[in-house]
Amino acid sequence: MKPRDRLRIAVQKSGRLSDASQDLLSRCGLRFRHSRDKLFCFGESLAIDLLLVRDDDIPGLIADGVCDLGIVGRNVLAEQECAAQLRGETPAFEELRSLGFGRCRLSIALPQELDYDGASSLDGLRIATTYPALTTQWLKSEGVDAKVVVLSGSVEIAPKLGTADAICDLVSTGATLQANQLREAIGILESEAVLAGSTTAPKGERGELMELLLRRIEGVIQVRESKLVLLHAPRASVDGIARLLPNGQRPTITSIEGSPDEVALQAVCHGTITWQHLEDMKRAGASAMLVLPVEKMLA
Ligand SMILES: Nc1ncnc2c1ncn2[C@@H]1O[C@H](COP(=O)(O)OP(=O)(O)OP(=O)(O)O)[C@@H](O)[C@H]1O
Ligand SMILES: O=P(O)(O)OC[C@H]1O[C@H](OP(=O)(O)OP(=O)(O)O)[C@H](O)[C@@H]1O
Ligand SMILES: [Mg+2]
Repeated sequence: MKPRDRLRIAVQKSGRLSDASQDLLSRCGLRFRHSRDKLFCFGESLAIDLLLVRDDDIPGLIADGVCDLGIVGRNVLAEQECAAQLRGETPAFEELRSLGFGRCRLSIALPQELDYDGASSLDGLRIATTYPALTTQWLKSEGVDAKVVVLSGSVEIAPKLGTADAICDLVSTGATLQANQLREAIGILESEAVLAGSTTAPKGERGELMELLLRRIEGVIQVRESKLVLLHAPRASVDGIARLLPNGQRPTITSIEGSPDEVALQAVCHGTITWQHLEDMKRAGASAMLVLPVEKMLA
């Protein structure tokens, strides 16, 4: 293969992860010229090009050196990693960091009329899945003797069709399981979109570009999870209220003109601030609470 000096990142062409993946790259300042076939997009703002592909192809493209990075569900990456291990091979790709979207889990589900009382309830059953390696590995780790039936899609219908007794598939809201009279028995993998890369990081110019992109992704995720909290509080309650802020920096306290016993508090917090947090702070004496999104951050 011809050596490249431009970095290449693969994302899902169309599907559940497409919009959020492209949105993340755009927040990192990446702009692409979309070609007519839209499978290869030339990077205009940096020497980073975009490949639009089926998500299942991403680990292989990284392993083959066709691209350097990819955004893919952990479920896909883990399945292909596990399949490689079952073949006695060492995968040439790895998860570099989680990205906080596309959250779901890989779970075993049973028809509602079947009882689940621990993994041994699955002994002797046929389990339909598009994740044969992860399912096989989990069954083995639990000492369960069940048959894995490999399907390419529409797994939830298999018990009704009589081709399997149970399934192992992705679950998010649980609506698909419910619509097919199935009940989630046990989760075997927590998943979300992840940034994947080669186990041998690129060197030289491409290596520098990769570090720059990783730094920007880090920044975008940090900002996305950060909120500026503003509130008023009696001077005596400040310590108690500050302790209720999730992962907050030390707050900035300023006095309020004409109210000697009250102060204004300002803090950047990382993580979700729920209504419960606000209600707890109100009980601790806070008032005039505001939670604002942060747009950019530089320490
Ligand atoms: N119900 C869900 N809720 C949240 N995330 C999900 C859900 N289902 C799947 N995902 C995540 O989104 C990824 C892509 O899902 P999608 O259904 O678009 O894949 P696909 O049909 O295999 O697409 P492709 O055509 O690219 O092969 C999954 O691998 C998983 O990580
Ligand atoms: O728990 P839920 O919120 O119902 O989500 C679970 C469903 O979502 C995914 O399918 P998707 O809708 O992406 O269709 P696909 O199987 O055709 O990719 C997954 O394969 C499940 O079928
Ligand atoms: Mg796919």
